[in-house]
Amino acid sequence: MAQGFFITGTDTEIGKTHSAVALLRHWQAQGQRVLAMKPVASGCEVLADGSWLNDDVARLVAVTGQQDLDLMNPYRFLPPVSPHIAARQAGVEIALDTIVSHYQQLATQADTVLVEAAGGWLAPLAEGLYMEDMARALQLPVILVVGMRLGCINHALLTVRAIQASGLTLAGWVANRVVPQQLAYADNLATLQAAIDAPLLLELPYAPA
Ligand SMILES: Nc1ncnc2c1ncn2[C@@H]1O[C@H](COP(=O)(O)OP(=O)(O)OP(=O)(O)O)[C@@H](O)[C@H]1O
Ligand SMILES: C[C@H](N)[C@H](N)CCCCCC(=O)O
Ligand SMILES: [Mg+2]
Repeated sequence: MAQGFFITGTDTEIGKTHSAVALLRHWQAQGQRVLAMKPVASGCEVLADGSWLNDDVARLVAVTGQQDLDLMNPYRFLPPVSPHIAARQAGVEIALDTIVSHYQQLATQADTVLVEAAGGWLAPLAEGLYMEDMARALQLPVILVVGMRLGCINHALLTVRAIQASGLTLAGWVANRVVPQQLAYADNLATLQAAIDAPLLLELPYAPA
């Protein structure tokens, strides 16, 4: 079975997919077979053949070469809204056991499987069901992406406490520079390193597409 990680972030749109791509490429460069999973994606483009494609899924499979998009992305919704709203509007119930079973299939095919959440740690999947519950169902160590900007210390430490409270292991964190200039960046980084009891895995520069 593969080693797996669950990648979460201090918010939506702070570089979970950007960091996931960097981590997957890093592991590939070490000779590992890597696969990705985006169990729940809201916000899709309608392709010419009528199928729906989420941009995160496209970016992840561009690295891993995965063909079976239904296996890696069992739940997808058109509107870019919170998954619990998108699922309710579509009349779909997100089932954690389906996600776990898809993950287990992927885990037989790779050395490392990286699972990307949608939004942050407590983004809802349904009423009373959160990304946290998905991570707990998968029982995976967590990688936290910190979108480095003013306010990230509070968001990062709240998320670290929530991960610890869930009983899961924080495997490490990524410092992803989402703004061109963060005043006192080095001091912010040092503050986070001192306060987070897990290794800084990667520092990613501001690199607009
Ligand atoms: N280091 C960076 N430098 C410049 N732009 C970045 C950086 N990281 C992320 N971005 C940009 O910010 C946007 C959001 O990044 P990304 O899609 O990786 O976020 P996310 O946390 O995965 O969001 P979601 O919750 O929707 O999955 C993208 O347009 C991406 O190109
Ligand atoms: C559409 C967006 N890019 C993400 N896929 C979903 C973000 C959910 C955030 C929910 C919330 O915390 O308010
Ligand atoms: Mg993403």
